[in-house]
Amino acid sequence: MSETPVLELRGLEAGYGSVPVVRPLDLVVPGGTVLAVLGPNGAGKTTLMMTLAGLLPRLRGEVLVDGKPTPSSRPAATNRAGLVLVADDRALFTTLSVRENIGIAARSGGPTLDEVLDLFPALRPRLNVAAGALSGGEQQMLAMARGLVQRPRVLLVDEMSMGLAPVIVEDLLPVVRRIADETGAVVVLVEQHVRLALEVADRAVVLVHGDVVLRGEAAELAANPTTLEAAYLGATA
Ligand SMILES: Nc1ncnc2c1ncn2[C@@H]1O[C@H](COP(=O)(O)OP(=O)(O)OP(=O)(O)O)[C@@H](O)[C@H]1O
Repeated sequence: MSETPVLELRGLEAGYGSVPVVRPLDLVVPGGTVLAVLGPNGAGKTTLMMTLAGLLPRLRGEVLVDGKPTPSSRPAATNRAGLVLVADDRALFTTLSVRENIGIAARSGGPTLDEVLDLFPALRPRLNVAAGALSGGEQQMLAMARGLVQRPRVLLVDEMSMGLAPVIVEDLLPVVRRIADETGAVVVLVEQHVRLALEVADRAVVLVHGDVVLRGEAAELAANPTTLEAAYLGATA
């Protein structure tokens, strides 16, 4: 008997009002997987993440976590069901300290502050600094730390590299890998740095105009840049 997937999408359609932006999407993702969601601007990646987080209503379809259906457009209940969003704007309490930002999000049974700081050691000497005074890279670490203490089964990381130098992204992405490996959660990673994302991901889907035009093993996609490029340009696989 196969193991229950941690994340399953069945015919998920996402969009605004009655206008579909992401067309029916089916995915079965086992625990410990980093899934990269790639695609050009306007492909629907953020719309998909917001819908998975319950911040946008689903137009159609189901999202299951550990085999259990999750609610549509109820962000708090969706979060409790294990779908935790690290938004691209990082959504930090800028006047509160690093410690307070993490403390507010912490959930019983989740990792301790110390355990989270092991993943983001650069935050240790910054615990009493206001989030608004951190560098962009530190703010992203804090956003992810805050996601982690919510005990995600599925961590949705939307464009963590937004506004960051590639060298910082190179430091952060291996942490995403460790999160999946060490917690057994699924990490869904929306990322513009395609090559870097494929280095840490197990699998990837390429969305163009709301359709999956390519999906497969990350290593295979990385080894076939021409196919990947053609997919970005809208060629259907
Ligand atoms: N609030 C909204 N109302 C209506 N349409 C929207 C809204 N927000 C986004 N869209 C449309 O949905 C489509 C997908 O946008 P989305 O932001 O999900 O793409 P994306 O792949 O995340 O792109 P980017 O990399 O630019 O963020 C675009 O055509 C966009 O114009």
